Amino acid sequence: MTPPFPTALVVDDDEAIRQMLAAVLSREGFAVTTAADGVEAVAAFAAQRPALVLMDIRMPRMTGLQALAEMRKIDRATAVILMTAYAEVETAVQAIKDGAFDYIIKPFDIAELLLLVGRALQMRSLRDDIAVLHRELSASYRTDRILTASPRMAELLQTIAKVAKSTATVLVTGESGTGKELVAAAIHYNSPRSAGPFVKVNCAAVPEGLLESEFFGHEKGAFTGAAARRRGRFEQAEHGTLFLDEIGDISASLQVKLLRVLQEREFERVGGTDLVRIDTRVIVATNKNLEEMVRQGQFRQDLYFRLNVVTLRTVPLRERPEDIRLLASHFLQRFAAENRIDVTGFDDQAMACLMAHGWPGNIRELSNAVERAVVMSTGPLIFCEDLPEQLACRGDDPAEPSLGPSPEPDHPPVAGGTPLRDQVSRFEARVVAETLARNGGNRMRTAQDLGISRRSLLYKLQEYGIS
Ligand SMILES: Nc1ncnc2c1ncn2[C@@H]1O[C@H](COP(=O)(O)OP(=O)(O)OP(=O)(O)O)[C@@H](O)[C@H]1O
Repeated sequence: MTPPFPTALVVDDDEAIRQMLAAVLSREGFAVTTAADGVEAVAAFAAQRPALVLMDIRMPRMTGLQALAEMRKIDRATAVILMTAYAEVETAVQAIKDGAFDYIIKPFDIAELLLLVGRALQMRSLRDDIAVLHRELSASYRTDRILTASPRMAELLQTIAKVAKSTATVLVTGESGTGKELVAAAIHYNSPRSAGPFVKVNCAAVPEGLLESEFFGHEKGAFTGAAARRRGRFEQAEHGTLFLDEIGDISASLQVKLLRVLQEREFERVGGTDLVRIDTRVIVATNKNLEEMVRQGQFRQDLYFRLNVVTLRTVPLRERPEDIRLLASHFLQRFAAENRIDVTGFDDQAMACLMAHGWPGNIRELSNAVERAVVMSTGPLIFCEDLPEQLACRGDDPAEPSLGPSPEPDHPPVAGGTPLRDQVSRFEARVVAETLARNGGNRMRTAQDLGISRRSLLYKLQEYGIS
């Protein structure tokens, strides 16, 4: 944030100009320091870290351009305005490319200078805000923010930490709402690129005809409506990470172009011939079975191999029942605080309902269900009737809860491609949770009903996170 008395450094070898500019900026509320050449300027800059530098280009010992380069090594956030004679405009333009905020041609009028100074400080303040937001965002994507009690997800977190250090392309697969974007962001924010941008494109949300320009940008006049050159997402993610969600939805021709960028790290903007080189890490995600798509000829095999360097699989919520309780409690606290509603927990029957549901929409569905329940609740506990209708127990006789949204109430839906062990665990968690709820939380009676020892029941309750 800009301090109340911003500091400015005025650099010019002409003493009269130095004094005049110092007087003008002091009147505007700046604390001003002056320097007579580039060497003095860099020393003053390092000592004071001013918010603004106003600097002549042509000076003895060290030019304004050389001083600018040194200053950028110390602090890139400072707004530097260069002053130049008309003949040096080309040099000034180069200076902007090298990181100066703008230039002003001598002789200039004070009102014009102050306008530029105002804009420069505004830009600096925006940059500060962005830096704060970026820090907050990276904190929220640390791997320890991916809440889980599941051993399979814990393994995934360990892999994220390893993969983050490399620059390898990563393919994240998993059902919708299982946290693929969270995984991609965690890789970025734990990687050496974390200070760079994390840019996301949902390939299924952009009309097919526009996706190429979205990826690679376009030159002015490339197509009707292309009024100016536009940088694409690959360029925007320079020195950072580009996350391409729903990669299974891109056309055959874009698959070829993507393969080329991944291999050669260069491309042309739409309608252009200049080669653009990039240093961007790519993470892609899909909820489709790419291997199957390759077999069916819908996805290029060479691209699949290129993307499949490291594959991370997120686990559906129904295969990690221990996470249902953990995440439900987390969302409850979050939404209660956000909505300032005094809700503290779930009634046992409501929790049994949550445990028994199949969660086809995974964590997103759970988060929505809990948000709704928090808003609907009337007391400190959430009851079945606060939960969305598709959760089986809602409106049912509490003595006879149904077994979920399956059309055949005696069986949980059978998930294709899911290991038998996981399906059996899921069904077991459901049976245990519902029997416990039916017995009003009495463990002895629940154990008797289930025909197992109390000790086995306790073990299972712990295993599945049922209280
Ligand atoms: N382990 C977790 N801990 C906390 N929140 C989570 C967790 N996993 C997912 N979420 C939250 O669930 C929601 C869905 O996650 P996300 O968008 O990453 O899923 P996705 O797999 O990318 O979904 P889609 O395929 O539909 O894009 C987000 O709000 C995310 O913050």
